Amino acid sequence: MRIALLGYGKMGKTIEQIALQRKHTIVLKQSATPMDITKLQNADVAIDFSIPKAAFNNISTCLDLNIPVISGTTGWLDQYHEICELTKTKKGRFIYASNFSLGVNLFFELNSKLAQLMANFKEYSVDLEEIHHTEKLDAPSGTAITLAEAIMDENERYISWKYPANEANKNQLPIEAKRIEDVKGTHQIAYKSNIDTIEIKHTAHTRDGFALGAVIAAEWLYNKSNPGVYLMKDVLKTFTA
Ligand SMILES: NC(=O)C1=CN([C@@H]2O[C@H](COP(=O)(O)OP(=O)(O)OC[C@H]3O[C@@H](n4cnc5c(N)ncnc54)[C@H](OP(=O)(O)O)[C@@H]3O)[C@@H](O)[C@H]2O)C=CC1
Ligand SMILES: O=C(O)C1=N[C@H](C(=O)O)C[C@H](O)C1
Repeated sequence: MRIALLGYGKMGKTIEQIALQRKHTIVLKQSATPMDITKLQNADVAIDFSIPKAAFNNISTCLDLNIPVISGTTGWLDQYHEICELTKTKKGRFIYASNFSLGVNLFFELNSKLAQLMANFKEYSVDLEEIHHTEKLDAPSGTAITLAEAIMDENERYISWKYPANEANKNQLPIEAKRIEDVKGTHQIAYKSNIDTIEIKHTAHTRDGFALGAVIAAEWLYNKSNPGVYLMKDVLKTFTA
């Protein structure tokens, strides 16, 4: 596949390495300069890992050009619905995931199952904590928001999530975000009662898991003939079916 990288920072560069190992070609390495439309038009698929304020424009430009696009950029989801509508109108192909790593997608499943199990045990309250490197632009992380939304789907006590955690009322799921140099991404959920604590945690040791998942999703979307908005769950079904 000829891949356009929209965003050539920490993730763009890691994705490049994995894509080359998988025999793909990089036709565009786009950074914060005006989009190189000529090179983009030459791509089979685009992978956006940029910054919150650039993601909408990057994705919609790809949809306008009929290029399948996957996005891992976080912090722009107030415009997700608009992108879904545009994907429908343009009969395009699009995937967003707050986290493309296999490990975190397994952790998403574990989180939902634990939330289901705990929903009727009112003596436990939930805390969510994420830790990332100090260059991260958004807080809380996209992954933390996905985890919180899945808990809210199961547990009627929580009607929204709140960041920072110390401002949460009893019906808001508190999210704590810490920034520590070089941390790739840690997410922890704790169910606390006066008697005990039950915790689950995912720790990313490198960015390779995010990048491999993104390249696999791009390969999957490129080979998908039907237009639509897809999820990482759809991609992973292919491997577990
Ligand atoms: N979904 C997932 O699995 C994961 C998601 N992420 C998310 O991916 C995003 C990128 O992360 P990361 O690589 O660490 O961040 P970096 O800051 O390292 O890289 C961001 C890149 O985007 C570039 N950029 C800025 N404006 C534009 C634009 N208009 N068009 C294209 N590129 C632009 C920057 O260019 P310049 O250097 O010139 O400023 C920079 O190269 C973040 O939102 C992060 O949360 C990260 C890891 C995993
Ligand atoms: O910015 C990062 O680095 C990461 N961002 C994603 C998020 O916001 O959830 C995924 C991963 O945790 C790394």
